[in-house]
Amino acid sequence: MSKKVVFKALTFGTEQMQGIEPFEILTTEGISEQIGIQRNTTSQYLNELVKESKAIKIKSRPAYFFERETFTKKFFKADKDIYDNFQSISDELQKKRLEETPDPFDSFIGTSTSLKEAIDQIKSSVYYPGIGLPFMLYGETGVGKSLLAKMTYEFCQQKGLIDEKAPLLELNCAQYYHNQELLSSILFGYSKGAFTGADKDHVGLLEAANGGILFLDECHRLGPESQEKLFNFIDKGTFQRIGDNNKNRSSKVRLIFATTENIQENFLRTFLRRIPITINIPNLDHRTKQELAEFIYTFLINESKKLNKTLIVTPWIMNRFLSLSYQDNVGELKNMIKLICASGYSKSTNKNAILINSDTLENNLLSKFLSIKEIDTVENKEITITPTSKVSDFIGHNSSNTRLIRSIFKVFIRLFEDYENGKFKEDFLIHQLSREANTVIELFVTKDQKDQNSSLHFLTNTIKELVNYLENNHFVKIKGNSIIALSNYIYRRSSFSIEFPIMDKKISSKLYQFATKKFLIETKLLNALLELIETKLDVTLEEEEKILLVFYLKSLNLEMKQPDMHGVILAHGFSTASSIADVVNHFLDEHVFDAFDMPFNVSVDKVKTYMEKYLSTHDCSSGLVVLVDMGSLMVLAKTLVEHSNGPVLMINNVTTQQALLVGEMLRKGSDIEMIGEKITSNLPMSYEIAYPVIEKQPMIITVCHTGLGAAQQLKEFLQSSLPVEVPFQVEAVDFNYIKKYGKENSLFKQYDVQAIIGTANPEVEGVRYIALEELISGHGESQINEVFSMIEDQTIRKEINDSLVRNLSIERLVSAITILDVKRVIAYIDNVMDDMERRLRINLSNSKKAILYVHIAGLVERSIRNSNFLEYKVKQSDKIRATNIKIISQAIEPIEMAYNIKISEDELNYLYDIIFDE
Ligand SMILES: Nc1ncnc2c1ncn2[C@@H]1O[C@H](COP(=O)(O)OP(=O)(O)OP(=O)(O)O)[C@@H](O)[C@H]1O
Repeated sequence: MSKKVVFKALTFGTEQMQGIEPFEILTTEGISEQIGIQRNTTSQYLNELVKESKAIKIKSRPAYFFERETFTKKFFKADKDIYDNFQSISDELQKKRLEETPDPFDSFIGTSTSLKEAIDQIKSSVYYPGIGLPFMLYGETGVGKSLLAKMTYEFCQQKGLIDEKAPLLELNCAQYYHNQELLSSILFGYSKGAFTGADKDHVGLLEAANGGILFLDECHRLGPESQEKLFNFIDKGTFQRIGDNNKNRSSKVRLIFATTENIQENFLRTFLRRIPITINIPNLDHRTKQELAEFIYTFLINESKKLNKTLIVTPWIMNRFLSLSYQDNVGELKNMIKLICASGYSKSTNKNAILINSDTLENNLLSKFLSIKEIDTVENKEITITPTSKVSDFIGHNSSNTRLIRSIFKVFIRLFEDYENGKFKEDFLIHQLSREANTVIELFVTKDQKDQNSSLHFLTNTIKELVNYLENNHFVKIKGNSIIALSNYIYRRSSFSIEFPIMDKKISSKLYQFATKKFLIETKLLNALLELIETKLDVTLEEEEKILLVFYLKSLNLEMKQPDMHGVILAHGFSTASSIADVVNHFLDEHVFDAFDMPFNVSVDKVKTYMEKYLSTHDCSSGLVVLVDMGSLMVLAKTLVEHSNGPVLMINNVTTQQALLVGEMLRKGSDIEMIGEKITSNLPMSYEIAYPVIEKQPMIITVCHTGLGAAQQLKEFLQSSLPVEVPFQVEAVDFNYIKKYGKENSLFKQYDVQAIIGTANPEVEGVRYIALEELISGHGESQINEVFSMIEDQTIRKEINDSLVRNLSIERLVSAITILDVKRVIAYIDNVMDDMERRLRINLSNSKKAILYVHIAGLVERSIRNSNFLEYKVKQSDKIRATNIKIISQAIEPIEMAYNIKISEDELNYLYDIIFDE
């Protein structure tokens, strides 16, 4: 009874609370006094209520108690029953509020679909320590660049990255294009008397936006001088007003740039280098129909709200909205809807509703609507939009799957056609298509996640099993989420009310060929998966869907392992082949051999068909070894290799002993040519080896006298230094092996080996050897030019050379530098060297660059630690030396600023001697 009284008093007290703060009547003392029950008993009941989760306790002195339900209604749902103090419960409230506050980007259409990557890039830029990284938004007019800048500002405010009251200033550089001086003075400010009419000091936008964000729209209109001033500002954080060159001013402003023009062609290289992130915003035609519909409904609902009227939109209009091509993108669509609604409003006779039909359109719009060639009939009923409507009321999820899938193919066609017409490069096409495919396939999961019924469950499990099997055969790893996405797609595809083909057959087969040629692994994987799905689940996919799925697999950036060589045993008889394979696999404790048991009367053609099927679903690019029981099957080597992109070795007279030896060699990763050679030298059998006739790709072999592990590291290092477009393969080979067998190694048969790079020379006749250290020494550049002579573009060869030197220096620095972030300091040194090369009019050799990386990084670290200052006296000084030292000192200034250090005269002299010593 008394406990109930305590509870009542607690409830009453909690109702009176004004905020989450100490409130005397909610202490044991306070309650005990109110209800006239002893303090001890009150305390016991209160603590019991806490244990039953009916009350919350703050363990301060005195302790405070709140009745949970009332507290939840008034404030929030607390996670715990007991808190150490008021601060900790307030912190929890704060955290929850923040979690509940919608992300400003949520209202930006496309945030979770076509612009997901863009928004992620923006978020990581603004979180970069200090004032974030400046970024460039690139996209056609009306795609949403200004809106994104505004949302970035709101996001920064919400996350506390800038102050609530921080400014957001915008400058459209195009407005002042013809008057660069004026543009510069608006940006940087000017001092009194700087030019005629400058009658007082004027603060520029850079200064005025201090603590906030400055958005420079159409920034390709910034002249070279302003670009130079801006990049100096980005480097140093300081600038000068016009007419006031003596005073450095600083401003902590975050910069966002936007342009509609080709980035590479319209900016100084040095300027671009300061803007590390470029974010591409696709135009409306390259987004999905789903997104277009979202825009249309959002804008219609907005107009309905503004006019406070219901809108009735006829299907004739809606289908045309969905089929129009919008040159000025989202901006054009938004304005068009605004205009149509305004016109409907003025023509409307109905008090409450506005009819939007063909009569609503003004002449110019009507003729535009009438001239649309291809109309997507998506809607067939009138659509009623009220001020309280939500987009989700219209973009229903069931039929939306159909729309979604239809629209994705249209985007695919459009992008592919644009690519074929030379509007952009292959990389861009692949990037966009994989991103679209990823978004669409993954949407099948996020939607309707609740209706996880048993057949979907079964399908997911089956696909998981299939993928497991494939992972082992294809040496890739597919993440669980992606398996769920694939299962959802295959499960839901039956509900599409789509008549395939959607694409023009010519385009779809072109695109299919493009995809299968580009993504060998993904295609093989998909084919294998589909074959298993077809037999197990009786589902057959259309060619267009295969395109979608190949791009989806591409978007997963599958982790590839170099496939091992495959082994197959082919033997006549009920179980001859499988028994041998079982024994060997069991003995080696690994699945090394697949087996085909063949009837005695099987024809060679039939065996050929079996094996071709095997090759189409297994990645045999590293090689296939087939052990057969009859010499007559040896002819197959030549025909099978036509279906393989790796060599095929056939050995006859299969026995268990022979299979065991081959199995061991396969497991060790021996060379295919050596397997044939070794096995036939000891046992009475012969072999046949065939290599695929493909254009031999150039290759570099890496070796290290310390072993294969180090050669592998060197391989990875070289690979990371080669630009993606360079078609060179790199392969690590055991030093002793290559020394012994030289050109016998099968790599020489499959590839055009251009050089061996390593730490010791294996002396392979006729193949160039380059010592690793030589690469960065005096002759490095000419060596690189020779090895990569087949690459005509001199700039690519220079790029390879630079990144090799750079990466080698990073490797060395990693162990030498202890307190600096190596990549960051290297980036600074890159800029310094660039600057010095430009201003001193010199070309630094590889060895000089390597020394400078190491020396400057060490110098920075020493200066930060305040240790080991260099004492260096110059033998003689002259005017030229003094001028050059000044340039070096200016070039290195950004590093001084970044690390807050001062580089001494002695150090500068030392640098000078490194640079200019012969
Ligand atoms: N993803 C989006 N979600 C909602 N509204 C959008 C979106 N993208 C653009 N808009 C709207 O479309 C209109 C045009 O966008 P915005 O002005 O940001 O484009 P822009 O790329 O800056 O164009 P310009 O290069 O011409 O300055 C604006 O009214 C904006 O609110």
